[in-house]
Amino acid sequence: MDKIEVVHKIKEIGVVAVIRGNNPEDAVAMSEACIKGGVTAIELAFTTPRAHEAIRELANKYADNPDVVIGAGTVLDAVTARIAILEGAQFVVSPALDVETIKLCNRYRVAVMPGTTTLKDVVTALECGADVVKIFPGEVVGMKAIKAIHGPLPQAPLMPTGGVNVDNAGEWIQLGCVAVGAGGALTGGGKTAAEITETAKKFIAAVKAVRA
Ligand SMILES: O=C(O)C(=O)C[C@H](O)[C@H](O)COP(=O)(O)O
Repeated sequence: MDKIEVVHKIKEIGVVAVIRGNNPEDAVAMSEACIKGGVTAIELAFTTPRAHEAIRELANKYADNPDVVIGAGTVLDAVTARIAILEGAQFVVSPALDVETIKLCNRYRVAVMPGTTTLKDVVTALECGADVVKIFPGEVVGMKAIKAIHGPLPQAPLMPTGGVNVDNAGEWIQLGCVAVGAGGALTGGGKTAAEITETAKKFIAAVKAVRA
């Protein structure tokens, strides 16, 4: 899938699941539970030991499914981005802005979503060719900042991550964010697979409700 379609799909879904597992098997199981609930944009964080194995498994499994996009998260440097891309990651997300990571992703035409906290970082991310600009930590930067950033930069496709939950996901979207990233609220707290699926459905419903 070309990266234009990947970015389009992420925006259409509106919620990116940040998956942190104790091992690849755990990460795959959480991802499958999210996909079952409709959150079909999956960001496998590199904090998971052998995260690349989970990326490989899911990227292979869903290679022919245009509704599912598999990406990598917590990508701190270009080396990690390259590993993720070789395993089949269709998008790369970073918690902080790293220009070399953005360059590498653009070299291989893979969607890249660097994390930013300041307006200056948002501008740098756009100038370097970010496809979506992650706002991290969303709960610290805050909703007021989204409006403020969109004043001078209405073209910035923003995706807050960190502290996003079912209750506030719709508000972020209403503020003009193209998508939200959700970790703990979606998969944390020792949820069973069934509970993750139910939560994923609620996230999707929250986003749909404000877009309708
Ligand atoms: O790993 C990265 O690249 C991140 O920066 C993602 C953060 O871990 C998420 O923001 C999770 O946050 P919660 O949804 O509050 O759990």
